[in-house]
Amino acid sequence: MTPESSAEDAPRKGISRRGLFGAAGAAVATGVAGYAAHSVLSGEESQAADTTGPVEFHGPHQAGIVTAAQDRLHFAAFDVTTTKRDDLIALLKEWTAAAALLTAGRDIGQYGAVNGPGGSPPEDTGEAVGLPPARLTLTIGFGASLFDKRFGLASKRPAALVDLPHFIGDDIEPGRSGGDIAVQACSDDPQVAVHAIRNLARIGFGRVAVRYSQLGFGRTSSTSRAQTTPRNLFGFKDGTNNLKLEDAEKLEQHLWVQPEDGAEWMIGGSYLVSRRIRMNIEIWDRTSLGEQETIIGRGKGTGAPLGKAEEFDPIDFVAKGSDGELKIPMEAHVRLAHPQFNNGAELLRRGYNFVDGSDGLGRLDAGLFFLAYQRDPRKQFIPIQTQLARTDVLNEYIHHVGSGIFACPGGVTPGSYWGEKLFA
Ligand SMILES: C=CC1=C(C)c2cc3[nH]c(cc4nc(cc5[nH]c(cc1n2)c(C)c5CCC(=O)O)C(CCC(=O)O)=C4C)c(C)c3C=C
Ligand SMILES: [Fe+2]
Repeated sequence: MTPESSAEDAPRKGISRRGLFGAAGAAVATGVAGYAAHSVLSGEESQAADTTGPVEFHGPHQAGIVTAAQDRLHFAAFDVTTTKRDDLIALLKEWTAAAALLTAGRDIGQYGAVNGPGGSPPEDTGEAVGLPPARLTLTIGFGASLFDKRFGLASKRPAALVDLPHFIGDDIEPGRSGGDIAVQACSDDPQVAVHAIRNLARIGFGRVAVRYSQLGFGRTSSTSRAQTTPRNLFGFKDGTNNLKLEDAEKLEQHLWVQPEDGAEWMIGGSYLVSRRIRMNIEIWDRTSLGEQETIIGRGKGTGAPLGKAEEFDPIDFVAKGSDGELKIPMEAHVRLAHPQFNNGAELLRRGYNFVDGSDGLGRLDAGLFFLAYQRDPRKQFIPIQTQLARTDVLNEYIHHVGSGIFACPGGVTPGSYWGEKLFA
């Protein structure tokens, strides 16, 4: 039975994600050769609501970095199981084609979720049928381990893609750390993000295996001035003093890899540091409001720096109260993390809250899946975290249990694939 005749004969239980396209019609409508587009949003629909529309996949930088942070995350780190370079390249090409469709809100494959032959597993797993693109972004990064002997990439390893050192207090679990390749899926709909990772993992069967993955919710950073600042699980506004997409000059300085940085294939890209940070919620919840604010260095309600009234007021690190004490103590988190005390270093933070049930001792397995993009981790994350690990009072309430560092190349242009310049 040909796929076409089967598709005709098979009972049509489902429909496309939003548009009622048949396989042939959709392929023509989108011009994506070899792929069914079962879920094309009309221009009107895609612009209807900020949280439902698509985010452009192609561009000079990968989407999902300065893109206004979506509400949900599914992050996956993969081990490459094939030893063949050509297999890996073929996978990256397939992933790129699938990512372009997924982020456009379309089913993957020629026949998608419900229009294929009844006797074969569907090409698309189907749980996103009926759902809009929901601002899905898929961002790829290559881990240091990919640059070993297997794929002939050792000479392409960027100097900035260092192995992260052990920081004081680290309790890093290998099974939640590292990975040859990471894919960050962000969306305003959790099912859309999960669907994307699931389908990429499925395409990769026999070539990659998921090493670990992390779901996240309630973005803990804003990456645009148009967004309100969300709250982390300690109840504080998080992301106030973050790099924002509107800061064009600062992004060149602190975020995007520049031609003079070496590793030509990384120009326009950025380095991602991921840290799974467990937060001791139960202990925090027994800490007084005043103590919580002193630890962070900001007011819990307003998010304003201590001694100031408004969230975006500049921080005064020398101001003292009537008791003669610094309003922002020497060990407060925002002091130790601020560029003024880190040689000017800044990060684009893009983390998410997580609650992965309880730990068997009655404590929530909860925290912050910290994600930070930067131009050079040797000058940014590593010195900042070294200082935080030594003296931040917040350390009494948190510990880092997972860690990763990934080189995320520049954006994909139509016709190219994720990592093309790396393999050139
Ligand atoms: C190494 C970098 C950082 C880690 C790890 C980190 C963990 C962490 N942070 C919070 C809560 C807040 N952080 C805030 C500000 C802030 N944090 C970092 C860096 C790390 N945080 C920076 C660079 C900044 C900005 C400092 C500044 O320039 O003022 C804030 C205040 C609001 C804000 O500006 O975002 C909060 C709250 C937690 C709970 C946490 C680990 C679980
Ligand atoms: Fe922080």
